[in-house]
Amino acid sequence: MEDSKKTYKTGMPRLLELAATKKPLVILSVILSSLAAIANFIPFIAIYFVIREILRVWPEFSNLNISELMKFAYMALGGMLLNVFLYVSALMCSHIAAFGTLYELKINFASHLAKVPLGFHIMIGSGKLRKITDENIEKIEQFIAHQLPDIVAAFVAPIVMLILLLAVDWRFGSAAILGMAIAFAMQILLYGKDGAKEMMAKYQTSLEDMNNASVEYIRGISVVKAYKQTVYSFQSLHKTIKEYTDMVIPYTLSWENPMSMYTTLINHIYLFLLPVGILVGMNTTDYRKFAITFIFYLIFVPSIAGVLMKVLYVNSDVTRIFNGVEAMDKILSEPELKQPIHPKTTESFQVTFKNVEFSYKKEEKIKALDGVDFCANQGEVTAIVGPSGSGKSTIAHLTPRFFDVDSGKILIGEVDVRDFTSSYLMEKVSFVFQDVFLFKQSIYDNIAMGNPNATKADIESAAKAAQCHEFIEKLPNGYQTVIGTKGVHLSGGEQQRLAIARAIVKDAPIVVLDEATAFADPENEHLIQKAFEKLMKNKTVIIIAHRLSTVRNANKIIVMDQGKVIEEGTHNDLVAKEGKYAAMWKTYNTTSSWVMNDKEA
Ligand SMILES: Nc1ncnc2c1ncn2[C@@H]1O[C@H](COP(=O)(O)OP(=O)(O)OP(=O)(O)O)[C@@H](O)[C@H]1O
Repeated sequence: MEDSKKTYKTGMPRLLELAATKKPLVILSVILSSLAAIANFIPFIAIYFVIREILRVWPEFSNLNISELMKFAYMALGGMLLNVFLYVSALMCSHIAAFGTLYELKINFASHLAKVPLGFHIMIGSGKLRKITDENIEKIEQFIAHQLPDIVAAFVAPIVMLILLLAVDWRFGSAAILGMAIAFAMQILLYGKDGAKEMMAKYQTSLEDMNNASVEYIRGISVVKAYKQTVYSFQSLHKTIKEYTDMVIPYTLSWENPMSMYTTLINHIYLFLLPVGILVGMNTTDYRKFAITFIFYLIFVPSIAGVLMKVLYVNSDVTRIFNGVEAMDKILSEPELKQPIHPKTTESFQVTFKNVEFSYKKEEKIKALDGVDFCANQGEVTAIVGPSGSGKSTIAHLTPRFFDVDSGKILIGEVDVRDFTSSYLMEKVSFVFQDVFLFKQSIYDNIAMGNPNATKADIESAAKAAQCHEFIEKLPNGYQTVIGTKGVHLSGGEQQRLAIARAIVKDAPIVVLDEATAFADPENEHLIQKAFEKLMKNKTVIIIAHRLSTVRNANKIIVMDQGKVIEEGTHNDLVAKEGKYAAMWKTYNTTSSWVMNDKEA
């Protein structure tokens, strides 16, 4: 049984843990990349030999040993080619490792998402989840494929450089190392400066807010225009852009001076060589040897800039990846739905709420359901009505255990829903919600999803019962038409009827319908009602609807208000009672006759 939240390492240890999923390939890639970093210095060694050869014969250049020079030229070329070959091989290994890790991560993520309570998806929203899966997990792929080999190279290169610098002439080497040490110290100060990490996190958040606002603005543009909300909507987009600008300009400016000092310093490390060069030159007797080493250092030392810049960029890339991993781990540490140790089954299917209390935000203690008691009998339709926010949808969410109750219990037959395995519970409950989700697959597959063992005849008969058969037959490829392909557009009512067909095929003993007819036009509503009749036959049906006409014939009506059941009975009982329901019914009749009169007029 899974209860407490899982915890994960943070920062680099967590990234390395993720990279270790494909350890041998990652290690190979790191080794190859380190060798590539070493090979990168071969041309410099060749240059050293060339300078030595030239100065050896100086000023009699006719004595130059051309074949020796050519050897060094080949050495330089060979070093370059070896560097490219090793680096490309390192990247190949790291990419294969990265894709493998990415695959496993996505599978783990998806399987975890399937195990967390379904309510978690409602709370977090599909947009945010998609962003985390698409963007943050991709960042990890980037890290393993690119940054990891680069990080290693970025640290191996300065080490090789140090050795080379000290090996040729320790005096010039020490001068260059002093420059490098100052640059390194500056880098540590830059990244460690007060609030640098927080600023980076703030920068990411404000960038995300701006992106979300622009996506929302573009997605909602039709509504915005139809309701003449252009200025207002643009204002909220403008606000996030302004917030981003207000944060990013001072942030960038705060980096301006230290960054310029850092880049100036690493591009001018050779300046540290000059005083040492003068001192050494003044005290030398072997000018030829002095010239060879000094010229070599003057050529070699500027390449330090490239190596140190790489270290800096690797640092900032990695900080960005940490944030992505954190967002992913936050979801991975979400507790999975508790599964019973001794699962039970049931033969009877009435649904009973016993003193159920539930709140979405536990810390705020606002109760969505506050001591709810009712029973939805088997073979009957129980309708839940009530004003907006009274807790109707929450009842629909708790029945199939999208969330667990805070106190009280929900029974199916005599068994607490928490004592069923999730798969058993899913088998026994069908739900048709207002926002129907259809997959980009054939109509046939979309209906068959309700029951993988359904035959072609089952699918067709469900489609007929759900009043879908006729419109499906008219589609270009009938049942094999893929939803979402060019020219295939289904109306809201048609989509709802397909969802009902899916539920009919599933043939679960309990059916939860949440406002399924809210968007339907009269003709569609009639068809949907007919579809419902087939779906609801001999089932325990809990129907949540605003339209009182659709619940009038229900066997029992539960009236909700502020998370409590305030009335219960048949339509006639409740009208006679002259309570809240009677008032709602009266209002409903007035508005519908008002609509009729209006139409007649
Ligand atoms: N995802 C959520 N996060 C936080 N609070 C929520 C969430 N969903 C609903 N609530 C709150 O729980 C209470 C009951 O909401 P619920 O959606 O069950 O009411 P409803 O009667 O179905 O309303 P409507 O008819 O408008 O759909 C409300 O106060 C609502 O604000």
